[in-house]
Amino acid sequence: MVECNDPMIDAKGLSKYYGPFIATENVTFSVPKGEIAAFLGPNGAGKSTTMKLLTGFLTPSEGEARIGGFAVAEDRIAASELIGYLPENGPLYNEMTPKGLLKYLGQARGLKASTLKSRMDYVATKCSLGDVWGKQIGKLSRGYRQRVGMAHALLHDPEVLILDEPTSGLDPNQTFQVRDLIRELGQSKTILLSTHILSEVEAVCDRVILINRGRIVLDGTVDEMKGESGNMEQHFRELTGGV
Ligand SMILES: Nc1ncnc2c1ncn2[C@@H]1O[C@H](COP(=O)(O)OP(=O)(O)OP(=O)(O)O)[C@@H](O)[C@H]1O
Repeated sequence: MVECNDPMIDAKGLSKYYGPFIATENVTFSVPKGEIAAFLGPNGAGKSTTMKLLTGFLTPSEGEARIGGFAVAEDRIAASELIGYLPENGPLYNEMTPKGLLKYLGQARGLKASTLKSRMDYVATKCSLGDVWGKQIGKLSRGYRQRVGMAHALLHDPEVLILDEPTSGLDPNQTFQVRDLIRELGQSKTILLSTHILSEVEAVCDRVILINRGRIVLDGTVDEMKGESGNMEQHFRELTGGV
């Protein structure tokens, strides 16, 4: 059960092994209520894996994920009610329309008809889905598919958002709108978002967690991520062996 001092997102020693391959090792961090944390790292560092471990889509080899005080492995349903998850690539149902998909997912979550209607109106507006509301998802551009994924993550008004590259594939106008939306949501929700766009971190996030080769190498403020040089890109390269 959630206690007021519990972090909303709590990764405790999360390791994931694929045979001898270490995807993540002893990943430990927590995000308190109301914070927007950036999750950074080079390709293959373990960001998506950690997010899947936090959301219960993968089972850890070692360690524990807790969301809002609920152990994801044991209280999967209670935890998933608190989580809105935007996975890296879907899953989206290609033959459905955004309207049909969101209605189906809202009903599957047991939302009341009136609540579902107002939440569908909200996400359609916030994710700018009006033009494609009745179009097949499989025929949408990558950016629009991304927005449908975001609408799905927000549909049940979850307290915790775990967003895997939320602005990937978006044009500059949409990127701006999604960042604005994340900032707005961050006033009441706890957010972990992965990104490769370092300027996004400064624009949106309170805090930075950096992972490299499956291990956390920095957990601190945006200024700490900039390092002594004051240059986030340079410090990122130094910490991840890309210098
Ligand atoms: N099912 C799997 N079997 C074996 N290795 C896997 C599996 N899934 C992921 N990996 C490996 O685990 C490592 C971490 O992958 P992950 O997708 O978490 O990285 P990432 O930080 O999200 O990368 P990117 O920025 O490219 O999206 C990678 O080397 C990946 O190839």
